[in-house]
Amino acid sequence: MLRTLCVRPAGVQAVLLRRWTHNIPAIDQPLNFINGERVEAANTDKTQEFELVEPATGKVLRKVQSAGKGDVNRAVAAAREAFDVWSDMSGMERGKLMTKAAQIVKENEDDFVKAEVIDTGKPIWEARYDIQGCTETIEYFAGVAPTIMGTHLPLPGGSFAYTRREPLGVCGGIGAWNYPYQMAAWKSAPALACGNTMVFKPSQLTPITAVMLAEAYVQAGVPKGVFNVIQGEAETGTLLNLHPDIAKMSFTGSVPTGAKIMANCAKGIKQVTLELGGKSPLIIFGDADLENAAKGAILANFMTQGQVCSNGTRVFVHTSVLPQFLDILLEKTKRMKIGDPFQEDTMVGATISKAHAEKVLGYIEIAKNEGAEILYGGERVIPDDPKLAGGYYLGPCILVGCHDDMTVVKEEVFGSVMSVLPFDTEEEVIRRANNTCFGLAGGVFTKDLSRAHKVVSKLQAGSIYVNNYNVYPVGVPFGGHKMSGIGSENSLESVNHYTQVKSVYVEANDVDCPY
Ligand SMILES: NC(=O)C1=CN([C@@H]2O[C@H](COP(=O)(O)OP(=O)(O)OC[C@H]3O[C@@H](n4cnc5c(N)ncnc54)[C@H](O)[C@@H]3O)[C@@H](O)[C@H]2O)C=CC1
Repeated sequence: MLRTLCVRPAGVQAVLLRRWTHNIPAIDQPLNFINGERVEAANTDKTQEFELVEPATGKVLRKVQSAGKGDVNRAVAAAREAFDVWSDMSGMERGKLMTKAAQIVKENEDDFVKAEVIDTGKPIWEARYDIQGCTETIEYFAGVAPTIMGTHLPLPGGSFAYTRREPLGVCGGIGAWNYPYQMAAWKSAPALACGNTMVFKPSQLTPITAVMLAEAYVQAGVPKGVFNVIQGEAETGTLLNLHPDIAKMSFTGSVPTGAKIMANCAKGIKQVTLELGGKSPLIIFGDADLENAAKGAILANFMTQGQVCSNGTRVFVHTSVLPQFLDILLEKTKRMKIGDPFQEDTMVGATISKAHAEKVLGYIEIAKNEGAEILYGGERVIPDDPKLAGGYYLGPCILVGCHDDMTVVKEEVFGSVMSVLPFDTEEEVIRRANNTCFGLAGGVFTKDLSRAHKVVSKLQAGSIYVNNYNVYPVGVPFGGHKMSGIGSENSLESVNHYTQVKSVYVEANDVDCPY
């Protein structure tokens, strides 16, 4: 018996016990969540349908009806109506309900984890780590909610001014497919803590856990309509983006889509947070602890099948330690078990889709043609278990003999492909590291901390790791510089992105006016 969340259509919320025939929690129910309940999209246009495919097996799990104009309108209207109630509550009241929602997620953690594995194909221990860490984000913002306040400014003669930090209204959220629960949590938690309501569209490739989170909020007592989920592809996202009652968009995805979202927001002068792609540098100096540096390089390249925006895919290694570093790296990478994401010892699960796997393999082919040498991996692996034969498993790929002009070194691959690039001097490596339009993340491995901080100050990116990589503790802002985005998430900074300031002048004397 697996426990799962389900909001009964009658509006009575309860944790139901249910036996899942295929061990798939909450998948066979409607996947739009509007005004406190799961609903089918009313859009009957068959061209709007998309298939939900399990990456691990390549099996079509079900068809999902995209939200059309009427569905988007209904979701935004529900969020608009809920806004008055939700924004009128104190931060303390909102925070208590959010804490309860986080508790409900924890009580049902197994279901969330399994759903995330089914959706993404990532190893189960990674999915567990994601669910736990991002539920902490909800708890964090639940604690932040009562602290959101304005300021008081004394003025001459007893007059004064004060500021109010007010919510924006209905916020739109759109997510990518690599961290589906994270996107729903990182966007909804600060939005709701600040008193906004939200309509969220997960990626069409990973629709499940955002709906489960929506159920947890309602079950905790968060009013219906505060957090809604709509399903669909670009068309649904555009409808949400252009809706006149949407006050702000928070988007995670590729640079080209981010540019479209921003252009659409400009039409309505809407605020925007953009978490976009990257091509980040990881610099390993000659004095680095090479064991740690190799672990860092793996964390920076091979988690979630390499489909991580902040990945440090350009690994710059000082020429003095290149052979030793590659030996350690190779030995560790060879030990990574590829296969069933539901096995606890699996280190490499399935790539999100056939199309994406082919794109990644295409980049490796181009790299070979441009003169790179494959030190390890870079091919499709078909696991022994016949049920996994339809999944797309790729061996983590280490490329050597790379140079900065190669396509694979310049473009975001978003797959397990690490390019190793030798360097000689600090000045040279900083210049080469910054030679990109992206600026999401970067890393430095060295025992010389004064050098580390000097290099950190010169690197053009939003998140830099010293002697580690790809860790995201809640409270530390995460966001990109340059074309990697605008604004940041997962920290107090988000409060500024989800509120607006109102200044109030209060006169204590007669009006001083010549008229
Ligand atoms: N900076 C960050 O925090 C992160 C950035 N990413 C980036 O996301 C990309 C991979 O994710 P994908 O899902 O392939 O990106 P994508 O840009 O293709 O799609 C992202 C989302 O936007 C929606 N969408 C597509 N076209 C749209 C349009 N015209 N209007 C509105 N919505 C639209 C999609 O349905 C999906 O939900 C990579 O570039 C990666 O670096 C991914 C995760 C985190």
